[in-house]
Amino acid sequence: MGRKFVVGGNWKMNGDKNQINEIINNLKKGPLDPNAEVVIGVPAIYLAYVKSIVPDSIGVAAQNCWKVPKGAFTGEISPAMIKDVGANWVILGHSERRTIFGEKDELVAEKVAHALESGLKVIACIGETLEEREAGKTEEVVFRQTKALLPAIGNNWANVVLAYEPVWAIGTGKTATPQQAQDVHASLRNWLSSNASPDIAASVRIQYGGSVTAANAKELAACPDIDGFLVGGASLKPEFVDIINASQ
Ligand SMILES: O=C(CO)COP(=O)(O)O
Repeated sequence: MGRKFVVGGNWKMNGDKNQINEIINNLKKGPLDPNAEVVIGVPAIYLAYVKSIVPDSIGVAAQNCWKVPKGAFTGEISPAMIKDVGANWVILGHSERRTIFGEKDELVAEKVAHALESGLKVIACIGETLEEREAGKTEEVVFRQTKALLPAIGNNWANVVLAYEPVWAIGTGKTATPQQAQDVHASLRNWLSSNASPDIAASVRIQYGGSVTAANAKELAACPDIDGFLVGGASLKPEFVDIINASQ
Protein backbone atom coordinates (compact mmCIF):
# COMPACT_ATOMS: atom_id res chain seq x y z
CA MET A 1 0.00 0.00 0.00
CA GLY A 2 3.08 2.18 -0.05
CA ARG A 3 2.89 3.56 3.47
CA LYS A 4 6.43 4.52 4.48
CA PHE A 5 7.42 3.04 7.85
CA VAL A 6 7.76 5.89 10.33
CA VAL A 7 9.40 5.65 13.74
CA GLY A 8 9.16 8.41 16.29
CA GLY A 9 11.25 8.71 19.42
CA ASN A 10 9.47 10.54 22.20
CA TRP A 11 12.14 11.52 24.69
CA LYS A 12 9.51 13.03 27.03
CA MET A 13 11.18 15.12 29.78
CA ASN A 14 14.51 13.33 29.51
CA GLY A 15 17.99 14.11 28.29
CA ASP A 16 20.73 16.64 28.86
CA LYS A 17 23.34 17.80 26.36
CA ASN A 18 25.64 14.88 27.13
CA GLN A 19 22.94 12.29 26.69
CA ILE A 20 21.62 14.06 23.59
CA ASN A 21 25.09 13.93 22.02
CA GLU A 22 25.20 10.19 22.68
CA ILE A 23 21.75 9.59 21.23
CA ILE A 24 22.50 11.59 18.08
CA ASN A 25 25.92 9.96 17.61
CA ASN A 26 24.26 6.57 17.89
CA LEU A 27 21.70 7.52 15.22
CA LYS A 28 24.46 8.86 12.96
CA LYS A 29 26.35 5.60 13.34
CA GLY A 30 23.18 3.60 12.55
CA PRO A 31 23.08 2.23 10.02
CA LEU A 32 19.41 3.20 9.61
CA ASP A 33 17.01 1.58 7.18
CA PRO A 34 16.81 4.11 4.29
CA ASN A 35 13.15 3.12 3.83
CA ALA A 36 12.18 4.22 7.34
CA GLU A 37 11.33 7.78 8.25
CA VAL A 38 12.68 8.84 11.65
CA VAL A 39 11.40 11.68 13.84
CA ILE A 40 12.72 12.49 17.31
CA GLY A 41 10.49 14.33 19.79
CA VAL A 42 12.73 16.38 22.04
CA PRO A 43 12.12 18.72 24.99
CA ALA A 44 11.36 22.21 23.67
CA ILE A 45 14.41 23.74 25.28
CA TYR A 46 16.69 21.45 23.25
CA LEU A 47 14.95 21.77 19.86
CA ALA A 48 17.51 24.25 18.47
CA TYR A 49 20.44 22.32 19.92
CA VAL A 50 19.25 19.04 18.44
CA LYS A 51 18.61 20.70 15.07
CA SER A 52 22.21 21.98 15.11
CA ILE A 53 23.70 18.47 15.44
CA VAL A 54 21.23 16.06 13.82
CA PRO A 55 21.42 15.02 10.14
CA ASP A 56 18.68 16.58 7.99
CA SER A 57 17.40 13.10 7.18
CA ILE A 58 16.05 12.82 10.73
CA GLY A 59 12.95 14.87 11.55
CA VAL A 60 12.75 16.81 14.79
CA ALA A 61 9.48 17.24 16.71
CA ALA A 62 8.33 19.30 19.63
CA GLN A 63 6.25 17.35 22.17
CA ASN A 64 3.51 19.95 22.50
CA CYS A 65 2.59 23.44 21.33
CA TRP A 66 -0.10 26.04 21.86
CA LYS A 67 -2.98 26.83 19.50
CA VAL A 68 -2.16 30.37 18.38
CA PRO A 69 1.00 31.94 16.88
CA LYS A 70 1.97 34.28 19.72
CA GLY A 71 0.69 36.28 22.66
CA ALA A 72 0.23 36.32 26.41
CA PHE A 73 0.49 32.57 27.10
CA THR A 74 3.26 32.33 29.65
CA GLY A 75 5.30 29.16 29.33
CA GLU A 76 3.86 28.06 25.99
CA ILE A 77 5.50 27.70 22.57
CA SER A 78 3.87 28.11 19.17
CA PRO A 79 4.20 26.18 15.91
CA ALA A 80 5.74 29.34 14.41
CA MET A 81 8.52 29.18 17.00
CA ILE A 82 9.06 25.46 16.45
CA LYS A 83 9.44 26.13 12.73
CA ASP A 84 11.65 29.14 13.39
CA VAL A 85 14.29 26.91 15.04
CA GLY A 86 14.12 24.48 12.15
CA ALA A 87 11.92 21.69 13.51
CA ASN A 88 9.08 20.42 11.30
CA TRP A 89 6.99 18.21 13.53
CA VAL A 90 4.97 18.29 16.71
CA ILE A 91 3.55 15.46 18.83
CA LEU A 92 0.05 16.37 20.02
CA GLY A 93 -2.53 14.72 22.24
CA HIS A 94 -0.09 12.41 24.00
CA SER A 95 -1.81 10.57 26.85
CA GLU A 96 0.48 12.30 29.35
CA ARG A 97 -0.79 15.65 28.07
CA ARG A 98 -4.35 14.38 28.21
CA THR A 99 -4.17 12.85 31.70
CA ILE A 100 -1.55 14.86 33.62
CA PHE A 101 -2.28 18.24 32.01
CA GLY A 102 -6.01 17.73 31.43
CA GLU A 103 -6.06 18.24 27.66
CA LYS A 104 -9.46 17.38 26.24
CA ASP A 105 -10.29 16.20 22.72
CA GLU A 106 -11.35 19.71 21.66
CA LEU A 107 -8.15 21.38 22.82
CA VAL A 108 -6.06 18.69 21.13
CA ALA A 109 -8.05 19.30 17.94
CA GLU A 110 -7.49 23.07 18.13
CA LYS A 111 -3.77 22.51 18.54
CA VAL A 112 -3.69 20.05 15.64
CA ALA A 113 -5.56 22.50 13.40
CA HIS A 114 -3.23 25.38 14.20
CA ALA A 115 -0.05 23.29 13.90
CA LEU A 116 -1.13 22.04 10.46
CA GLU A 117 -2.14 25.54 9.31
CA SER A 118 1.30 26.71 10.41
CA GLY A 119 2.97 24.10 8.22
CA LEU A 120 4.07 21.60 10.86
CA LYS A 121 3.56 17.89 10.48
CA VAL A 122 1.69 16.29 13.35
CA ILE A 123 1.93 13.01 15.22
CA ALA A 124 -1.55 12.84 16.77
CA CYS A 125 -1.86 10.42 19.69
CA ILE A 126 -4.90 8.44 20.72
CA GLY A 127 -5.46 5.47 23.00
CA GLU A 128 -7.58 3.98 25.75
CA THR A 129 -6.86 3.50 29.45
CA LEU A 130 -6.85 0.08 31.10
CA GLU A 131 -10.23 0.81 32.66
CA GLU A 132 -11.67 1.67 29.25
CA ARG A 133 -10.20 -1.49 27.67
CA GLU A 134 -11.55 -3.68 30.44
CA ALA A 135 -14.97 -2.08 30.03
CA GLY A 136 -14.88 -3.02 26.34
CA LYS A 137 -14.65 0.62 25.29
CA THR A 138 -11.39 0.62 23.34
CA GLU A 139 -12.99 1.30 19.96
CA GLU A 140 -15.46 3.82 21.34
CA VAL A 141 -12.59 5.81 22.87
CA VAL A 142 -10.21 5.79 19.92
CA PHE A 143 -13.03 6.56 17.49
CA ARG A 144 -14.17 9.47 19.68
CA GLN A 145 -10.63 10.84 19.92
CA THR A 146 -10.12 10.49 16.16
CA LYS A 147 -13.52 11.99 15.34
CA ALA A 148 -12.56 15.15 17.20
CA LEU A 149 -9.56 15.45 14.89
CA LEU A 150 -11.43 15.13 11.57
CA PRO A 151 -12.43 18.79 11.16
CA ALA A 152 -9.05 19.89 12.49
CA ILE A 153 -7.19 17.85 9.90
CA GLY A 154 -9.54 18.59 6.99
CA ASN A 155 -7.65 17.80 3.78
CA ASN A 156 -4.26 17.84 5.48
CA TRP A 157 -4.03 14.10 6.12
CA ALA A 158 -0.74 13.86 4.22
CA ASN A 159 0.88 15.80 7.07
CA VAL A 160 -0.54 13.64 9.86
CA VAL A 161 0.62 10.42 11.44
CA LEU A 162 -1.71 8.77 13.96
CA ALA A 163 -0.14 7.13 16.99
CA TYR A 164 -2.21 4.49 18.74
CA GLU A 165 -0.84 4.29 22.26
CA PRO A 166 -2.88 2.25 24.73
CA VAL A 167 -2.31 4.08 28.01
CA TRP A 168 -1.89 0.81 29.91
CA ALA A 169 1.08 -0.09 27.73
CA ILE A 170 2.96 3.19 28.15
CA GLY A 171 6.04 2.94 30.35
CA THR A 172 4.69 -0.20 31.98
CA GLY A 173 6.66 -2.86 30.12
CA LYS A 174 3.25 -4.29 29.15
CA THR A 175 3.24 -4.17 25.37
CA ALA A 176 0.01 -4.77 23.49
CA THR A 177 0.31 -8.10 21.73
CA PRO A 178 0.78 -7.77 17.98
CA GLN A 179 -2.79 -9.07 17.59
CA GLN A 180 -4.23 -6.52 20.05
CA ALA A 181 -2.43 -3.67 18.30
CA GLN A 182 -3.25 -4.93 14.81
CA ASP A 183 -6.95 -5.27 15.74
CA VAL A 184 -7.22 -1.65 16.88
CA HIS A 185 -5.22 -0.36 13.91
CA ALA A 186 -7.43 -2.29 11.49
CA SER A 187 -10.68 -1.12 13.06
CA LEU A 188 -9.40 2.45 13.11
CA ARG A 189 -8.59 2.23 9.43
CA ASN A 190 -12.02 0.80 8.81
CA TRP A 191 -13.62 3.63 10.78
CA LEU A 192 -11.58 6.18 8.80
CA SER A 193 -12.73 4.61 5.56
CA SER A 194 -16.37 5.31 6.50
CA ASN A 195 -15.86 8.61 8.33
CA ALA A 196 -13.04 10.30 6.40
CA SER A 197 -12.51 8.53 3.08
CA PRO A 198 -11.25 5.18 1.75
CA ASP A 199 -8.18 6.97 0.33
CA ILE A 200 -7.31 8.53 3.67
CA ALA A 201 -7.83 5.22 5.44
CA ALA A 202 -5.52 3.45 3.00
CA SER A 203 -2.78 6.07 3.08
CA VAL A 204 -2.60 7.34 6.68
CA ARG A 205 0.22 5.90 8.70
CA ILE A 206 -0.70 4.51 12.11
CA GLN A 207 2.08 4.03 14.63
CA TYR A 208 1.88 1.78 17.64
CA GLY A 209 3.30 3.08 20.93
CA GLY A 210 3.63 1.54 24.38
CA SER A 211 6.66 -0.37 25.69
CA VAL A 212 8.13 -0.94 22.23
CA THR A 213 11.62 -2.43 22.45
CA ALA A 214 14.11 -4.03 20.09
CA ALA A 215 12.82 -7.37 21.37
CA ASN A 216 9.18 -6.90 20.34
CA ALA A 217 9.46 -4.44 17.43
CA LYS A 218 9.89 -6.92 14.59
CA GLU A 219 6.79 -8.91 15.39
CA LEU A 220 4.72 -5.74 15.76
CA ALA A 221 6.17 -4.28 12.55
CA ALA A 222 5.11 -7.37 10.63
CA CYS A 223 1.42 -6.58 11.25
CA PRO A 224 -0.23 -5.24 8.09
CA ASP A 225 -1.79 -2.14 9.69
CA ILE A 226 1.15 -1.14 11.91
CA ASP A 227 3.16 1.45 9.99
CA GLY A 228 5.73 2.36 12.59
CA PHE A 229 6.20 3.13 16.25
CA LEU A 230 6.17 5.94 18.74
CA VAL A 231 8.84 4.93 21.21
CA GLY A 232 9.37 6.37 24.67
CA GLY A 233 11.98 4.84 26.97
CA ALA A 234 13.77 2.80 24.32
CA SER A 235 14.26 5.88 22.11
CA LEU A 236 16.86 7.06 24.63
CA LYS A 237 18.87 3.85 24.22
CA PRO A 238 21.09 2.37 21.50
CA GLU A 239 18.35 -0.19 20.73
CA PHE A 240 16.34 2.63 19.10
CA VAL A 241 18.36 1.88 15.94
CA ASP A 242 17.06 -1.71 15.93
CA ILE A 243 13.50 -0.47 16.38
CA ILE A 244 13.92 1.90 13.41
CA ASN A 245 15.18 -1.07 11.39
CA ALA A 246 12.41 -3.42 12.53
CA SER A 247 10.56 -3.53 9.21
CA GLN A 248 13.65 -4.48 7.17
O1 LIG B 1 4.40 7.15 25.41
C1 LIG B 1 5.12 6.54 24.63
C2 LIG B 1 5.61 7.17 23.40
O2 LIG B 1 4.95 8.36 23.16
C3 LIG B 1 5.54 5.16 24.91
O3 LIG B 1 6.41 5.17 25.99
P1 LIG B 1 7.23 3.84 26.35
O4 LIG B 1 7.84 3.36 25.05
O5 LIG B 1 8.27 4.29 27.34
O6 LIG B 1 6.25 2.87 26.90
